[in-house]
Amino acid sequence: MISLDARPEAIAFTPEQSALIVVDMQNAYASQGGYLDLAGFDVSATRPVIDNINIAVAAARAAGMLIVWFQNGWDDRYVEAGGPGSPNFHKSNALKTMRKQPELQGKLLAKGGWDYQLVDELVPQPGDIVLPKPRYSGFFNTPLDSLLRSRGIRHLVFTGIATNVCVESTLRDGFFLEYFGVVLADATHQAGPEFAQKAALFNIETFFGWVSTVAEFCDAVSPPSLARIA
Ligand SMILES: NC(=O)N/C=C\C(=O)O
Repeated sequence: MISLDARPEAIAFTPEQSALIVVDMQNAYASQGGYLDLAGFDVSATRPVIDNINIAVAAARAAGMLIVWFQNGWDDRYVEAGGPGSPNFHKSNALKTMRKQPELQGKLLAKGGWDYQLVDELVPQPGDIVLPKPRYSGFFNTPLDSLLRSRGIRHLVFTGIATNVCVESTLRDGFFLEYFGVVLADATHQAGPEFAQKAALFNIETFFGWVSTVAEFCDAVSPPSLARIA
């Protein structure tokens, strides 16, 4: 068991029974010219998030944690996105942007395209799990719960974009499924104004989980004494 400094209090976990979840670090969410950018959201501050995720992934991997990479999106005909009978059809800003700008049809969040790809700086390794997901929550219409349960995983450490949408949705669903969720705040970024980040982190630390940082996570999983031995 190791102890991670976090808000509202430290949380203990066993690395082998924990997963680092990297949420939707695709060009859509982290790159200029990707979906969020085209839909009018500010993605200019995502570079440090990418760097911090790489640091957290390396530390988690060295500690023996499972790494799970989410990829949000649908087939290029958007059948998986749902039609007018689905709230997703009405609320997805990607689908709305493509309806406003038909020349983007088949490009935003479409499997096989640049927008859907993980950013070049983040590269899954053999043994990691890359999990396509069709809705904000990684638990919905995916095998995530059984992948985690079959490995005895109880703690989920979250990074990625967007804090207030897919990170928070998945952490909340995990809470209801009895997973302990921790967000590394400086390895996340919101979709929308800065208050959305603050509100999501407030909700998480107050009601659904814990909030920590990449430095605190690295200290916890690779304490200086162990790092020196290595
Ligand atoms: N990955 C996310 O948090 N996505 C947020 C919005 C969207 O996918 O439309």
